Amino acid sequence: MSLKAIVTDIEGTTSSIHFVHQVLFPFARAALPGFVGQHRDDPAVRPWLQQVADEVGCAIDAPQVVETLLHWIDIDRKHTALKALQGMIWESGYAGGDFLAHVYPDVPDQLRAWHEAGLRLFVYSSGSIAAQKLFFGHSKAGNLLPLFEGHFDTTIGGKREVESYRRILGEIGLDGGEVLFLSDIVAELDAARAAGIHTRLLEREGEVAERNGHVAVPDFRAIDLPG
Ligand SMILES: CSCCC(=O)C(=O)COP(=O)(O)O
Ligand SMILES: [Mg+2]
Repeated sequence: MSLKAIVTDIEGTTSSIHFVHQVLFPFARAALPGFVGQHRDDPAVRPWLQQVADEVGCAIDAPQVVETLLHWIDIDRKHTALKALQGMIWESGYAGGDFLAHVYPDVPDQLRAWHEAGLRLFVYSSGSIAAQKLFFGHSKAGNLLPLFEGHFDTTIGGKREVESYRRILGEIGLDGGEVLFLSDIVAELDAARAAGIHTRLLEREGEVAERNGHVAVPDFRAIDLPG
């Protein structure tokens, strides 16, 4: 079965963990209380706040909602509601020129090469689809968004759950053997492999302790595509 598509993670794969944790997360943390106060009744925002309030067991305008979201940022909880709100907050950061998204130097050219070779490219990240589009639309290497055919986030399921990858295969209409998934997290690669998808482990910051049989590469240039 020949390879038809590549699905890539963002943090730790196309882009540095440092940028996400030291630039994006602090920006969202600082802006979140004001954003919630200003947009609580916005129809795009309210359902996410309600989801947090329901999970905490408090009223939507209780201080625990903001406190919980700030705590989730601090512990890097990949909660769909937090990720949706972060994406909305980052929009003003990109628009205001506060930052550009980091991509490793090997990424733009390799994505272009795969795209030109006819491979279909997708993103699967815990960051919301809106946040992914902002990210690749405002990268340090320019607008990389046109290279991607589609995006998946945790609304399709968690990245460590095999069912999420089966759903992605269903959405893009391919068999696992026709798809390659790239990530820096072994548990995500395990789930993709269980769905029959090829995997490559990105070791951007040095070797991981246990590769669990996944082929490891230091960057995108070193990826030898499966037949
Ligand atoms: C594109 S949004 C910024 C990244 C982010 O919020 C995140 O949680 C990254 O998770 P990933 O699944 O890409 O490791
Ligand atoms: Mg990652």
